[in-house]
Amino acid sequence: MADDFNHQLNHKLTLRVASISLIAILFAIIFRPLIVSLPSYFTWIAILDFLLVLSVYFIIRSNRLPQWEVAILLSSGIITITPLLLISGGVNSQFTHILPLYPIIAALLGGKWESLCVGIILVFGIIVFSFFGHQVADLTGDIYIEEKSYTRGFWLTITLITSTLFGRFFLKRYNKLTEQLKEENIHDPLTHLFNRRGFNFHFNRNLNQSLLTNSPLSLVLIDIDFFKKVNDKYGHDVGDVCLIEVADTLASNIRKSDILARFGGEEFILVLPETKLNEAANIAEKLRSVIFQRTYSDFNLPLTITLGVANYSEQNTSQLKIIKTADKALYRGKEKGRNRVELA
Ligand SMILES: Nc1nc2c(ncn2[C@@H]2O[C@H](COP(=O)(O)OP(=O)(O)OP(=O)(O)O)[C@@H](O)[C@H]2O)c(=O)[nH]1
Repeated sequence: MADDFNHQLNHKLTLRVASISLIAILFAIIFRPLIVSLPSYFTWIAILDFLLVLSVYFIIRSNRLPQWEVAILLSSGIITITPLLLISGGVNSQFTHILPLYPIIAALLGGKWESLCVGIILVFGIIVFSFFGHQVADLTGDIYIEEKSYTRGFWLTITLITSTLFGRFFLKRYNKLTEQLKEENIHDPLTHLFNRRGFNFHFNRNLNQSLLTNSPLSLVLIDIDFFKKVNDKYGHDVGDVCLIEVADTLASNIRKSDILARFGGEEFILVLPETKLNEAANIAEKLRSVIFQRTYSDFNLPLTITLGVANYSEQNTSQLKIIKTADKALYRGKEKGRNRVELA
């Protein structure tokens, strides 16, 4: 899930940066003549740059080269800026102001290695340009003295190194934040079990695996009995503590490969991969028993659960069907007096 999510996010970001670059170049082509008068070949270079970024945009949009799209975008960024620097004073050019953004964008879209590569390429370019800066006229026709080009080159190098380091720092924070958001997105804040979203993803993945390998898979729906009475008598906060303790008890009595989630208010759902219906019934019975054997919250409240068990079979091949079958079994369990396991 994380990989898929990361790819989607990166793809969207890369496409966004490509489209922003396109708009920026288009603006430069249209409005630049109104602001400054430059040689006509500047427009031709800008048009070529626009066509290059346009093709990069469509390559990224097609999603045909997912592993290469960041590298393609970053290379096109360097390729588009180089002729502009060459005709506008090299290291003394106004365009050098954009350069410190490159390692940060590279860190955001790619990662620390991409940022480092871009940083090294740019620093190398700046060193080379520094030696020629005084020989090239800038956009206003100024020729720079050697010393000024070296000073500019020196400070640009420092800025680029700083922005590369900043990119790495920024990336760490960004990764931490996205990781946190992803975790929050798929977990229930009260019990810290998977929420429905997290459950759906993992259930689907396990179900597909079972369909492919024809291996067994069972599902248990778990509902706390008469939970409303706990809330009504002791308050919602005590109810919350009970929910947390029930969740912890369930979680500590299952295998690592099993998927336990909070399905709704006082309802939990458990997926048991590689488990036949009769084995799932035994596990459900064990869970019923451990929940029954202890007490909950500071009030030492006794709680029981009712469990409905179903499995993946020829009739039950979809996620929805298996859950519905388990739900019917659970309902039967409630009707028969609760604190019991019912099989589909
Ligand atoms: N404290 C607390 N209570 C919750 C939460 N989510 C749902 N509930 C409560 O769970 C109770 C569920 O009540 P019912 O659906 O009537 O079920 P029950 O009382 O457990 O009865 P049976 O399921 O028929 O045995 C309601 O009182 C809800 O308010 C929660 O996050 N915290």
